[in-house]
Amino acid sequence: MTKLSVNINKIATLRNARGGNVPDVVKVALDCESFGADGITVHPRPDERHIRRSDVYDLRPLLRTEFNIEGYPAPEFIDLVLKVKPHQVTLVPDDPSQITSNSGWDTKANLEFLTEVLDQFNSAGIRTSVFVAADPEMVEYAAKAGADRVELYTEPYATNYPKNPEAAIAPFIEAAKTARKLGIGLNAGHDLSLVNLNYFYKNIPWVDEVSIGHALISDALYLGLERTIQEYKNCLRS
Ligand SMILES: CC(=O)[C@@H](O)[C@H](O)COP(=O)(O)O
Ligand SMILES: NCC(=O)COP(=O)(O)O
Repeated sequence: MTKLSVNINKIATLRNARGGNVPDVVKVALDCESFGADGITVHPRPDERHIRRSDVYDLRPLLRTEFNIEGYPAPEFIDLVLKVKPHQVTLVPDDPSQITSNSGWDTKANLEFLTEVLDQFNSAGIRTSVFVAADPEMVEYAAKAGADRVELYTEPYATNYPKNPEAAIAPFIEAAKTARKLGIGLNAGHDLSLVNLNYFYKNIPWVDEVSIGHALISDALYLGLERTIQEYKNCLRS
């Protein structure tokens, strides 16, 4: 079964716009779980523009599903993850000034750095995932560095899907096959939506987890959170 992890960054963006606690990030996370989410993803950025470090601590003891923390492994991030001990940490090569994640790791060039960082998380019993482009070589070097999983950066798939679905999915199938051959797990995320998710799933049904935030929270404005989560879950069935 492919798991749906709901990324709640955008709930925190809305909350932070007024400085109070509306909407309540923890309550929304718990409601997502009640509505069928298999996990919750957060991406605490250094400027705390959406998820704050305090949100990560607040969420940990209350979540009943899988908690996935994404981010660039700066010392403060490593410290936070080792203290909170989520089920999974996803390493993303983000510069603090980026609006959003826009590339995967060059796992070959960063092999030594990633190996050291992953070793700390692996030793703490936290499942590790490395954010990579749909490139078999990047998947291979993520496995060499000691990652339990890779997360394929799906923005190029989402952008190209409306023009030519077959061409858009082709490199993702190759990268996903490489992960399967190497015996590591497979996640995917970024710009997945109700438009493109089912086609992704049908072509790569062995994907372990998709993490989805921006489109899902936007759809919830029209459909409501419960129905939206159900519709995304329906996309993960053949
Ligand atoms: C790692 C990734 O793909 C991102 O989608 C991310 O978690 C979203 O971050 P923002 O919500 O800050 O755009
Ligand atoms: N890892 C991707 C993620 O958590 C959500 O990305 P998006 O759906 O907000 O683009």
